[in-house]
Amino acid sequence: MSSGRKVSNSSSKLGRLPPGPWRVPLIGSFHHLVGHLPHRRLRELSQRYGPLMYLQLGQIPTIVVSSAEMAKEVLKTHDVVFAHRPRLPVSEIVFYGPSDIVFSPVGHHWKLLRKIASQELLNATRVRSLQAVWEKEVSSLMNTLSMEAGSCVNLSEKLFVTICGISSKSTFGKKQNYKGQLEEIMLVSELISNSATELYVSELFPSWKWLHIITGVSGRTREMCRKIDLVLQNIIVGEESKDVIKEEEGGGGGECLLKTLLNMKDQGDLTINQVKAVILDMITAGTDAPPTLIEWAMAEMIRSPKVMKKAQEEVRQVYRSKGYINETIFDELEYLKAVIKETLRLHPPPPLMAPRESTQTCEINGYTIQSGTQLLVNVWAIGRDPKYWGTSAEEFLPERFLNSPIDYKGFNFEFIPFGSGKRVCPGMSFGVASVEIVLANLLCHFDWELPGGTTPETLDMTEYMSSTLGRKNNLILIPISYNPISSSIN
Ligand code: HEM
Repeated sequence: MSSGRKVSNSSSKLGRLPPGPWRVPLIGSFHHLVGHLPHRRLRELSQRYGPLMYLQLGQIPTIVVSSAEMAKEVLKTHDVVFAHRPRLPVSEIVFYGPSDIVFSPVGHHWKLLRKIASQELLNATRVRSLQAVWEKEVSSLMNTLSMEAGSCVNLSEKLFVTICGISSKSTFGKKQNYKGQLEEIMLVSELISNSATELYVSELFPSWKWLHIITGVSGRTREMCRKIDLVLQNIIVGEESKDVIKEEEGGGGGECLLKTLLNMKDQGDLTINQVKAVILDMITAGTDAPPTLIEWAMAEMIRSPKVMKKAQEEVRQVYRSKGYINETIFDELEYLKAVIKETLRLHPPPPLMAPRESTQTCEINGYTIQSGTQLLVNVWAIGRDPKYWGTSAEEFLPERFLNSPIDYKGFNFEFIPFGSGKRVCPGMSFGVASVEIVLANLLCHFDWELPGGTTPETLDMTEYMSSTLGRKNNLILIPISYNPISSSIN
């Protein structure tokens, strides 16, 4: 592996490049994106230059894919060529090497981590074992909302706290210093999320080391890493100082993720920095996407009262017959699942799939893609393309997923919010289950109203890009308590 990201070659050696917008010296095509949300601007450009487009982003040769057909080419036909992530100097600092799952190059270490993630950390059995922990967090959210029923609540903030709680307890177990730990996890998540764009842009000019210094990025990154490392170190020392980790501390009889990783460290499979790196992945990925997704789902449903009513009726009916909401009933919540898929289609948390990089030169659609080219897949644009989704592509219509074989597992290339191929998201079941349990409870126990002066038509849906595609402004709603049992008797 080279020591850093490849800087583009001179154009004469590049073969036939895909079409793309005009470039200027030094910054290439970067000026086309300045001041725009990247996924929206890249869709506009792809409408002019095609679904396989070439951009020179600073010093980084980049192809942007914006159709299901091209996505299949890069993620299935040429999956091996594009299985790497770009080696960002910043990820080396933040993710210990990098030695996490997201940024590690394909190789023995990455394969071992993927195996650990699928067999030990994020699989369906693990999700089931964590249900008791999750239910406690959700029930605490329900209690807070009940106490504030009838008044405006900042749902965005409350969801972030709940999902951080779920992620924290799943990762570290339930500890005595839990409250302090939750705050620390929230801090780590916010630090990484807030600096994501700045860090990415700083990587577009890898050979301009002075740029990182004069803009202060280097200093800020190191300071952020110092804080994050301190949090992780404290948590690990706390865990290791216990002689015996009682089963119930993991909640519901399952061990916490950290304990599993530390056991692997003791067996010599992982180093302490590798444990920290994986934990950091779990915190960032686990606390970023799920709350954003729930916020968008609630916002879309409040704008479509018929959808909200149908989803509420379904979950309340199942609740009446079972008397509880947990993962065992999710198979019966067909409409809620369709709501989640439709939210993932319109608001994929990473609108551009985490970047990949080619490790060999290859031919796609008659064009030459050089080794070392960054790949961006515009999942957001593909999910809104009328070619696959018809004239209602921009509308929120969960019905389109009822009785439809289209799923997000990475085989239907018109719908790939979790990516596809070798690098497909290993946290898919974990993430969806956490979204399902929170949404099902919000819909079952409350009716929802907009604050005075806001109507479904005027609800602000402006996007904001950080590490995920979130809402620019917090979602403020009024919960009205609803008792599904007594309301059905009346
Ligand atoms: C619920 C919403 C989530 C969405 C929409 C999502 C989406 C994605 C996407 C698009 C990728 C890149 C896939 C690719 O390159 O093909 C990814 C990778 C990844 N995700 Fe997720 N994710 C979610 C939740 C989670 C959760 C909860 C975790 C863990 C707790 C997680 C852990 C990871 C990891 C470790 C990778 C890197 C995989 C690799 O590079 O080998 N994700 N995710």
